[in-house]
Amino acid sequence: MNHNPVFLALDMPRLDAAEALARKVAGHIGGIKLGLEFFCAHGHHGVHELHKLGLPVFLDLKLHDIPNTVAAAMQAIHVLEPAIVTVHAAGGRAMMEDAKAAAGENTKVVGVTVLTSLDDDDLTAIGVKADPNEQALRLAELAHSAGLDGIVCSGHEVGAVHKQWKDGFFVVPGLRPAESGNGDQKRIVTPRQARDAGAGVLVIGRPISRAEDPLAAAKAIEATL
Ligand SMILES: O=C(O)c1cc(=O)[nH]c(=O)n1[C@@H]1O[C@H](COP(=O)(O)O)[C@@H](O)[C@H]1O
Repeated sequence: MNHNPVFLALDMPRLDAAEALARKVAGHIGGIKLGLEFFCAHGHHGVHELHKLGLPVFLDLKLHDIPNTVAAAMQAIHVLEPAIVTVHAAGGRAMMEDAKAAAGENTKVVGVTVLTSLDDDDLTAIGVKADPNEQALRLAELAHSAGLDGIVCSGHEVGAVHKQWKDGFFVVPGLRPAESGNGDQKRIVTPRQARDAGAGVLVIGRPISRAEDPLAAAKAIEATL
């Protein structure tokens, strides 16, 4: 994997726009992240097209279902050779074990712990008594014991998770350079703070994709790392 830890989230409906943006900033990112918005619109074809850029592809599908279904979905995306795929750690141990067993050997499978768009009140509302930090640590431990490569968490938790799982692979979204707005994110840090706390991959979308000058934004973020 390229040493630049930034994976650009291409959350946009148009394939040509996603491709043009990725091409523009390609020299200043380490990979691209294709998520639900992109995959639901463009499927395998879209992923094949963006593979042509030659950057590692992170397929963020956040799979969460019974073990058999998740394993079958993993097998179905095998052919796309993603560098990273997400599942929801809350899907449980058996689901994560089967997801990892079904993934290609060059694919890192990471478990999403607590979405960065959630805070204490949101967790209480869905019946989780732990705070985001406790819950992320619990799910990280479960993901580790299920044989996953790592987890997704916010920059607030990654330091503590890193202490408990030394060789884990940690993906951190919810990143905002100092001057950016939060949008729908609630647990945010700067890209530099996340990297210093142990993040291996920094997921960044709107601070680059919605910037007036995406290339300048990508370069400015790179310069802080
Ligand atoms: O798995 C993810 O990548 C993810 C997990 C999470 O907890 N929070 C989160 O924002 N993400 C993704 O990270 C990206 C963040 O985008 P921006 O907020 O525009 O930088 C989006 O593509 C989200 O789907």
